[in-house]
Amino acid sequence: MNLTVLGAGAWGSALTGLARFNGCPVQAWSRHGELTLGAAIDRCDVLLSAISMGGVPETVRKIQALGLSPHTVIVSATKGLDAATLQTPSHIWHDAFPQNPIVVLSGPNLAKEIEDGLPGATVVASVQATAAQRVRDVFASDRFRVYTNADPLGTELGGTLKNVIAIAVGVCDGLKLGTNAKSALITRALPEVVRIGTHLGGQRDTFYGLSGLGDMLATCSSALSRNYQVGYGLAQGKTLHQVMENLQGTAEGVNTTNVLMRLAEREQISVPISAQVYRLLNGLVTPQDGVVALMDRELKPEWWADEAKD
Ligand SMILES: NC(=O)C1=CN([C@@H]2O[C@H](COP(=O)(O)OP(=O)(O)OC[C@H]3O[C@@H](n4cnc5c(N)ncnc54)[C@H](O)[C@@H]3O)[C@@H](O)[C@H]2O)C=CC1
Ligand SMILES: O=C(CO)COP(=O)(O)O
Repeated sequence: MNLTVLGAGAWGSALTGLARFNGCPVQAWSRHGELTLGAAIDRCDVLLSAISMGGVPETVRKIQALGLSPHTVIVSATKGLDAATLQTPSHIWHDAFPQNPIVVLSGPNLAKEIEDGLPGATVVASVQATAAQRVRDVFASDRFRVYTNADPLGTELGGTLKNVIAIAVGVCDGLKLGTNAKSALITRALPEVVRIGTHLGGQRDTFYGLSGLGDMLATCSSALSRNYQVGYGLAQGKTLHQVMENLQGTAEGVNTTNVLMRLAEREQISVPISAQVYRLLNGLVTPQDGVVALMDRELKPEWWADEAKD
């Protein structure tokens, strides 16, 4: 099985390493490399995109112009939302290549730990079970456990939405608010993610699995997370510009928060934690005042019978 990986950043490189560890022939394409996109996608059985969200629409358009075999399985490993269409990356791939099987790969996968050979697990999700199984077999090894799942949208949204929460948790730690506050924040963020994710079409159970809660725990508890680092830096009084300038790689949560707020307004979904992250990123609130705004919210039961309520 020939694999092509698009994007040679942290995640593309880690996934390339996992496939090579299994003896899978891999071509790695980067916009800065010598391999042309045409040569990279020629005769590949599996095409995996680990390009950051901002580059996905452009790369999809280029591949459309070049032409892709309808038998190629497309794997989207990007965690983001498109600012122009508000769509997920796998949706963009599917719109452009409706004949091709689409698989989402997402889970608690800090690239650095995978590069270091530490054990981990992920999810490959597709409405076509055989496509998910083929992708599973490319990456699964005794150091990387790969689970299949039939809910690509829920899998993708879990990995995308937790980046917003990781910014909030970075703020919490940067302000040294303690373990109680951090636990409360992550726990209350979960129903928020479930509310958004199920409204947009993901299945509830998926958000409690590896690609939802699992990824939220990984990203919210590690200083390796770029999104966590964004929140942490803002809490230390840095501007967003200063934080982004010093960041190694992409923090998708910044763009995702802005897109999410447009989606939440359009769909009338209540997103109190994400709304404070949005206000912070856009200079409308200080980190301290964002905390006060969340703590001062109206008191309520922990669970409503109607999950759409916050
Ligand atoms: N780093 C990690 O631990 C993980 C990252 N991800 C996700 O994978 C995606 C990529 O993340 P990283 O590799 O960490 O980011 P990165 O910043 O290290 O690499 C991004 C890659 O996208 C490419 N790219 C950006 N714009 C492009 C364009 N217009 N055309 C072609 N290529 C373009 C860059 O050249 C680079 O190869 C993100 O959506 C991220 O959320 C998912 C799981 C783990
Ligand atoms: O998605 C990730 C871990 O699963 C990586 O998180 P960051 O993009 O915040 O580094």
